[in-house]
Amino acid sequence: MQVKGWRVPVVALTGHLGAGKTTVLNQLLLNPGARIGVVVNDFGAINVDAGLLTGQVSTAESIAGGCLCCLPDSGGLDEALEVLTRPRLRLDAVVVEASGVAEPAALGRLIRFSGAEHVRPGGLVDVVDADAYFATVDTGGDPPARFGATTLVVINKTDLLPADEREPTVERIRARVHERNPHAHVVVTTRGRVDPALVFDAATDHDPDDQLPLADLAREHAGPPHRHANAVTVPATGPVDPGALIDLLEDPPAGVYRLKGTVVVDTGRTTRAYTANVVGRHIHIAPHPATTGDGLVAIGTHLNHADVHRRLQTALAAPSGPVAAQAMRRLVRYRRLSE
Ligand SMILES: Nc1nc2c(ncn2[C@@H]2O[C@H](COP(=O)(O)OP(=O)(O)OP(=O)(O)O)[C@@H](O)[C@H]2O)c(=O)[nH]1
Repeated sequence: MQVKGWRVPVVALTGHLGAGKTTVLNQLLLNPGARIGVVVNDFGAINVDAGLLTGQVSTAESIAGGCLCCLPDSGGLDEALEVLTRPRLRLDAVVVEASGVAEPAALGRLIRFSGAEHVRPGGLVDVVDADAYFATVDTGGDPPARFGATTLVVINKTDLLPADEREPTVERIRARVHERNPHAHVVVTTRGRVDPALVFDAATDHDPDDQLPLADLAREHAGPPHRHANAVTVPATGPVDPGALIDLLEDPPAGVYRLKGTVVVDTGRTTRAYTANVVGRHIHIAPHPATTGDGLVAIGTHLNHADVHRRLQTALAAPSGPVAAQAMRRLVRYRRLSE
């Protein structure tokens, strides 16, 4: 396994008291085969619904499927992330569920500047209660500051709104989110049913053989999975222009929440492979040992397939002439910021 450069996306899950954070977390954990680490509330107190927690970190190596819960005896988030992102655990993602009072931006900073070597920011998911929204987090004036840093807003509990008020209320909330942050991705749910594929890479469509049966039982209880994310994939054909690649990463097509891939870049002097990961507006670029690139995958909701495909193809096209030094500097800047 490639350990150097190994990074695990760490997703922050925030929301006002009772908005549905734990409900969203449990939905994300239902994904078959995905190996998810969880850090709960204030990094010590335990309040995740008990049914899905399959083991402590000390026994994690013997658990090959399902989710793991980090229960640190002492210390804070850094220590928990250090443990959960160890390459030998091979986790697909870590979700940090914050207490109801946590500010998304503050938690995002803790993750982004975590001392843990293998962490990559995986997005800030903020859950809002559609029914209580205008009485709690947004009582007028400027739109809530919390959305400034949020990459994905989950408008939850829409079932509690009277049928004739549902759509207008959701649209008013959406408008307030975008007033603060036009780039925030918004999904509308009941019972926290966010498609896990939107948030992290879903490992498989079925449980591995050694999966503990808990997730399977929980899925039966929860009903069929909710699928609203879609993806567009374009394979690489050869070295690409770093400028064209960064143009795409800085301004992804409408509806794209995540972008990822391995590409070989024409640096102007040689060729070099990189992995690129974009969540919301956060760009992460790291060197990769491959000599050929896989291409790019865009994941989002309501994607215009043809449009997204065209944009990915443009980014993956062979350079039309000599690569400008400035183009490579743009890429190197993001690579440095990602270290
Ligand atoms: N009607 C309805 N109830 C929901 C929905 N989502 C969650 N709930 C319920 O709302 C309550 C609070 O949900 P939680 O997931 O515990 O919310 P939380 O944000 O984790 O709560 P705290 O950790 O206390 O801040 C629970 O009783 C859930 O079952 C929904 O979409 N509709």
